[in-house]
Amino acid sequence: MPPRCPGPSHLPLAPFLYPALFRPRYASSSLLRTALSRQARHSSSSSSLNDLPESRLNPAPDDYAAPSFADKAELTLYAGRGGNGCISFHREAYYPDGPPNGGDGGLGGNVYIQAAHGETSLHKLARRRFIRAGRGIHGQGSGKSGMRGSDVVITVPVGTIVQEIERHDPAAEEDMAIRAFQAQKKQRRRELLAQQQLQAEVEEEEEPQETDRHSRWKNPEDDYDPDADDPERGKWLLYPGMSKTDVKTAEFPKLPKRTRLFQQPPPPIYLDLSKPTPTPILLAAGGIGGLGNPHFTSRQHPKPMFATKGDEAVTLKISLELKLLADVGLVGLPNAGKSTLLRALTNSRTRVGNWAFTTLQPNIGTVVLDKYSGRPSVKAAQTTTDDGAIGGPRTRFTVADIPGLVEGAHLDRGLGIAFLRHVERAGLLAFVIDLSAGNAVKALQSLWREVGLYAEMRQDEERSREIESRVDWDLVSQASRGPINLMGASYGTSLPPMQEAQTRKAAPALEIAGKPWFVVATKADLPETQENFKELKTYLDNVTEGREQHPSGVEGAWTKRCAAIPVSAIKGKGVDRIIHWTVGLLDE
Ligand SMILES: Nc1nc2c(ncn2[C@@H]2O[C@H](COP(=O)(O)OP(=O)(O)OP(=O)(O)O)[C@@H](O)[C@H]2O)c(=O)[nH]1
Ligand SMILES: [Mg+2]
Repeated sequence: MPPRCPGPSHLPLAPFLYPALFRPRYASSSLLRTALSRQARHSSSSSSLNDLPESRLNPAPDDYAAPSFADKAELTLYAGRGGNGCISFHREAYYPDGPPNGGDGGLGGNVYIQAAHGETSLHKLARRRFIRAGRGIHGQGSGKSGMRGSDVVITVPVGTIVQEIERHDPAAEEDMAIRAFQAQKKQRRRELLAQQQLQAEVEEEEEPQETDRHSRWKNPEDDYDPDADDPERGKWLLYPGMSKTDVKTAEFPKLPKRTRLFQQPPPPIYLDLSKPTPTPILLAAGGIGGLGNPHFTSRQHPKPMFATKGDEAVTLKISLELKLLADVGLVGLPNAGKSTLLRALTNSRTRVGNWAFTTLQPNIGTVVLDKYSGRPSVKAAQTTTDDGAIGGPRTRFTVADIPGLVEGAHLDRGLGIAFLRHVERAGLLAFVIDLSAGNAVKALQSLWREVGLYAEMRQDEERSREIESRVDWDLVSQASRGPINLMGASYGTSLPPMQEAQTRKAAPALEIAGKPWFVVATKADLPETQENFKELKTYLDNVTEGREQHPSGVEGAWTKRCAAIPVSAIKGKGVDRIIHWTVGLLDE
């Protein structure tokens, strides 16, 4: 669907922004005013660029909401352990010796993760550091089973990448120990049998001799009870009233095989939550509850004095990294007026100041497209939800304001590289260019150069990560088959991780250069900016028509409708056109 805003060739020079262009007779007086205002600007100690009255769009440097933003967090997740089974017997008047009636232990709580719209930062999680699910309640007498531990759902912003750092799974370790012990036991039994056979053969051959006095001594190994250090014994819970010898000699039935209701995802967990997840994704599964004593009633054990313990639960250390998923990413040099533009577009209260690097952390604002909020009512096309269903018309879009880029930002100069990844995922890019700060075309080209170089660098990084994930570091473990993508598993639509990486490799640096973009030529209220804007507009028309290369120099990059929209963010003028243009591009 074509944007509702006229194309770049039709974008008129706004008369409200360029009075001088439309009324040339005032040119000289406007020049005079510029000189005066510049003088005033340099002489004044105020951070404001102008002599305009203070307002929401021209705030004092200290008028801002303290940003609380974090794009990284490390969390330790504790799933809940299972409750123990109960050992109890029915007691009633005139019925002294009732049957066993201990309840089962409850299942431990799970820890899930869910990506949801509306969340924009990881700062709350970064502060929490530990997340615990509830433990299963122990079983009780009279057949009362314990309650399930409460689950915890971690809600993260869409665009979060989850990576496992470390895990401790006592239940899995115990299972392994039991299996190893049983294999050892089998081997020992086989050896003993072979030894006995050999001894019998030797005794048959040799004549019976008078038994040696020492041979009557007991071999100390005969006393060795192999079952004493059976790890399975640790799984049993005994009646507290039993004596020590009873405990030592207690014989247990075979442990019943139990399958987990919630399977712990195999390591290493790697999730790219680039879509909202309709259902939470399991990260750490709670332990299974123990069984009460009625489960073990048999002919040998009519009154079982034992029950099983609940399973210990998984502890998982994960790292979260957020790549903001705003619809529009504002890219510009420092002090270009990005934050002022965000204030003009949204209700955001980001910091504005007349110096470079006022913004130190990304800010996200939401543009609400309804007529009740004072915003323009833009008739947007029907949106499709993430599962492909047709949703209602677009009611909002988000804008990300990131710290300014300087030359060499991709090499981590300035504040650049840490924030460029937020642009990487924006649906479209808006290049904010200060018309009063030198040649706009050159500024646009240098911004695109930085973004392009960053894209190339990311691509190399991705490739080396993919190669690394092909190496099977742990040849013993079946599970270590490189990062698993649970999103793929739950949706069944995305490709397997390896194939996905290959398709990503097939698309070259177009990942960013292929995005739709436009230029916001800001500070157009300042005089002497008309020529600069005209030059920029001619350049962009040439790019659209193919006479000029895409400013990043990437072949096949998006050049469908390169537009420059003149605005004065500080006066809130021309801002509605950005909203219309953006909605048009987003709905395409
Ligand atoms: N005259 C005029 N001044 C503007 C306009 N937009 C922003 N400014 C001024 O330009 C200065 C810088 O604005 P910011 O919004 O902080 O710029 P920024 O791009 O966010 O800067 P960094 O966060 O440092 O990258 C402030 O003094 C604003 O008042 C505009 O449209 N017209
Ligand atoms: Mg800023």
